[in-house]
Amino acid sequence: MAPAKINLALHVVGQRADGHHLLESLVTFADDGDRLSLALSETDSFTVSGPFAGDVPVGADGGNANLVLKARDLLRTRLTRLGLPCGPVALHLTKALPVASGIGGGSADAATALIGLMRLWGASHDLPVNIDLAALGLSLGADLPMCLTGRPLIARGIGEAITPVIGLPAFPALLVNPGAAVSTPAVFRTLTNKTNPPLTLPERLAAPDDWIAAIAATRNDLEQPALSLAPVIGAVRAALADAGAALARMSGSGATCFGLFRDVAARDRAAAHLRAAHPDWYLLPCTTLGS
Ligand SMILES: C[C@@](CO)(OP(=O)(O)O)[C@H](O)COP(=O)(O)OP(=O)(O)OC[C@H]1O[C@@H](n2ccc(N)nc2=O)[C@H](O)[C@@H]1O
Ligand SMILES: Nc1ncnc2c1ncn2[C@@H]1O[C@H](COP(=O)(O)OP(=O)(O)O)[C@@H](O)[C@H]1O
Repeated sequence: MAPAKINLALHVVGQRADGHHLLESLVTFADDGDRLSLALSETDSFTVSGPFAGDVPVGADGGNANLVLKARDLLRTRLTRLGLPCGPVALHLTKALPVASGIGGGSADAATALIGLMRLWGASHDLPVNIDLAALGLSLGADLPMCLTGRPLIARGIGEAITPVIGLPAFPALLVNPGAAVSTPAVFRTLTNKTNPPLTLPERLAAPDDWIAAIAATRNDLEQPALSLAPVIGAVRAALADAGAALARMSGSGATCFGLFRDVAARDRAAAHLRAAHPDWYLLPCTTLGS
């Protein structure tokens, strides 16, 4: 499974000389997402199904190649250079997550491909293979190292400096996307204040309500620029709060917003309400990963 990533907090604290922004982000993952199946085969193939299949590129070449195929080709090149042959593979992606939506679906797919292919190809090699997948993945996108980690974490730098977070509770959650694709580079370009206060969390947090209060005191600094590009994000966040979320916020560069709930019944009531009020919005009721 390639789970949806949720930026519970996302502070932009600076900018590198190359233009990339320095982040401090508290990240967890949903227990649902895309699915990728992998098998050794006679020839390389890649097929896509699922509700958002039509929104992803299926080719391997050019600026807009599918991240799964970029991951396959990058890892194959690296292993081949080490003298380790990598046979043809059949890959099938079930695209269940909305695209360009702040929940890192493409990065999760690429991370799942890297891990799965290491297993698949590694099994046919006698030698132990040591590859720094996070470093390799980073060349595909800033979200790759966190998606490879797949556990609650704080990411710093542009996303490559990862610290595990211990004690984060699992929350009933609802992801809501209004169907507006938001381009990550465009949101960063629209951001004017690039030096915001750092992410701080209290030393000891135990009860879920303590965590919710601590997260509520943090921010997503990309929310304002994303709102200016897609004003509907404001309506999504407000609808989640009105439907009873203990905390409602945008994830990543948007437009998906998440709501955290105190219990499953409250989450399910909110989902039923939003489904009726906004039948065209994408909803993913889920549980966030705890640690
Ligand atoms: C904002 C975040 C937060 O987790 O998530 P998403 O909204 O994409 O899910 C990530 O930092 C996104 O990571 P990712 O989606 O992998 O972005 P990349 O492909 O590496 O970068 C796309 C473009 O966004 C800008 N970019 C990205 C990351 C970063 N720390 N600073 C940037 O300025 C750059 O213009 C870059 O060329
Ligand atoms: N497997 C994939 N899934 C989603 N998007 C992909 C994939 N491969 C390439 N892309 C491209 O990557 C871009 C970012 O997609 P995505 O990871 O969904 O964004 P976000 O991190 O904002 O949720 C999209 O413009 C899309 O065309």
